[in-house]
Amino acid sequence: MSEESREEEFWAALHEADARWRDEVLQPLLERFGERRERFVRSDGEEVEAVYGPHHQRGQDFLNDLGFPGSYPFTRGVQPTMYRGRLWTMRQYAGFGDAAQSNERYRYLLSQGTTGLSVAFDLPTQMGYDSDSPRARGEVGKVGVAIDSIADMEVLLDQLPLDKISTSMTINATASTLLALYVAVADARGIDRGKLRGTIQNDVLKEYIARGTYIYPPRPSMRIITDIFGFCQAEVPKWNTVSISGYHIREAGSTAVQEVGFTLANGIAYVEAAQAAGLDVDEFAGRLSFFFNVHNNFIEEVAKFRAARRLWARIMKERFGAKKESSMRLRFHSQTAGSTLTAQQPQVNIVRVAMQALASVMGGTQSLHTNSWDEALGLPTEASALMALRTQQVIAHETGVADIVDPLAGSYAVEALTDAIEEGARDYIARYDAIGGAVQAIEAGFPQSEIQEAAYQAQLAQERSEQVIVGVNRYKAEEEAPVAIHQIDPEVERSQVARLRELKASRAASEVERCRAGLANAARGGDNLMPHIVEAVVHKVTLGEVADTLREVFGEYVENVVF
Ligand SMILES: C[C@H](C(=O)O)C(=O)SCCNC(=O)CCNC(=O)[C@H](O)C(C)(C)COP(=O)(O)OP(=O)(O)OC[C@H]1O[C@@H](n2cnc3c(N)ncnc32)[C@H](O)[C@@H]1OP(=O)(O)O
Repeated sequence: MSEESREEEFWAALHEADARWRDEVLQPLLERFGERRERFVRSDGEEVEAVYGPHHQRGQDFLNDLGFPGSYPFTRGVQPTMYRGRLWTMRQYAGFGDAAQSNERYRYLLSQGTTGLSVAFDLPTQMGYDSDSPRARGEVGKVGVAIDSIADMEVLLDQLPLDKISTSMTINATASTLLALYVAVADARGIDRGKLRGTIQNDVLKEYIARGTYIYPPRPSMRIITDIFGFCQAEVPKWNTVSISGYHIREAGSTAVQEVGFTLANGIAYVEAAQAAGLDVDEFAGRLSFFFNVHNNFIEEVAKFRAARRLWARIMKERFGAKKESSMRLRFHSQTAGSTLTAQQPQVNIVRVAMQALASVMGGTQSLHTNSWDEALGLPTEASALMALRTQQVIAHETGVADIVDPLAGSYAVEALTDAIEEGARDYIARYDAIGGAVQAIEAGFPQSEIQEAAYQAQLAQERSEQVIVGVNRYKAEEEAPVAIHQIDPEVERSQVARLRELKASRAASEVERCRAGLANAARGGDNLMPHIVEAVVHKVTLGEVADTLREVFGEYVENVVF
């Protein structure tokens, strides 16, 4: 018998056995007991099957679809050894109050075993306002640290080994200024720019879709981003120039498929913009990075990460003609889903976070933030932040999951969902292409309305208790024990403003004016903005002043509200 007919025989026997099992075993049982629910679904409402088998994988081409870890299409991970070589970076997002308070928290986290830094900025810093702006009132140091000038940045980074540790900064519209400040502090300390490692979020497209801290319209924003790509390529080559983020898209209520589809579509827009600005894909793509949510549905989430990796590798190779493997590797940070944390029985969140974190590790994350259990109530306390970190350490050192690369590969269910998510995300990218790309799709409100619809369906499922949330719509507590919440001292704002006024009074006004005029000229013309911003911050031009200078040239974006 030929090889081919032997294989045909195998599949025929399998289908027959499957049909027999359904008729003779499954169906009689379903008639007697039924199932717990009428439909079992993924986050997009598509049904999942009860049992997956090899027939779901028929047609899968092991080498082209899975391959080996560290090799194209990277479904199985971006490193050949993954966590056997190096554990993921334990990178806890933190920042509050002023630079000194945040610096103390970073040093505490490092002393407890975090392996990367992650800075949260307050809203005025994110929106390009100094702490003394009327627009900043009541917000200084609230959701992150207040950074106005190089003086704050020096304090924020005090005693942190910038040549050894990597630092992520969650900053978008003002990313160029925060990167400039980081570089300026390193320069002043005599640290070679080539040794600086870190990431700026710098993903303004998702700000228009889901997160909201944009300043300028999309086109000048894209120009700032490509200027950063060019600057980093030449000056700070180990810096990850963007963290293309699905996290907030998911938090806004998207499905897993939309999270991958919209995020990768935004990634395509950055690559296109950089190519249009004359950059070579193989020179900048290796420093693009991603950021995903990790939600409750364990199997779906593991599959999501694998699908995202494979799809991005294919896009980079097939669509953009990338040649270097490093250009095709989707490296990502992940964070457990803030939206799944409950204010009711909040300690149950420790369990949710652990499960989500496990899914992200089994999905091959490069860097991970685990949420603190009290985050539905306020910013984490030192104790809750420590519990979150310990959760990662237990996964890393006690569970054994870090010892086998891509440990769920070959699970029929995981492979089937990986295929399905890749296909669904590919469809969304095709819809973006039909509209004309990410900027046009966002301007037309396409992702926004898709996400709204998904969020509405998810909310209905919760309200109808089709989706059980422990402690919220089932297993409610009669009484809740009070929880001590981390409070921000209102004195922070007063002292921050006082320090800023002192700095402004101490500067050479003529230098400030010269730097601002140079920056405005560069913005009107085609010069890369970054060297101008670095020069400005060194001369104590503040973050708000840099943003105002650019606002005058670029204007401000007004949201297209979609219903
Ligand atoms: C919700 C909230 C809000 O809205 O405000 C937020 O946004 S919070 C958002 C917070 N965001 C973040 O924290 C983003 C964090 N992102 C990142 O850290 C990055 O972008 C990242 C995802 C690429 C991870 O970078 P990383 O430095 O931590 O980790 P990497 O995987 O790059 O590893 C560091 C170096 O070790 C190498 N390396 C790693 N593993 C191995 C291995 N097994 N064998 C050999 N080498 C290895 C890598 O190649 C790299 O070197 P080489 O570089 O030389 O290749």
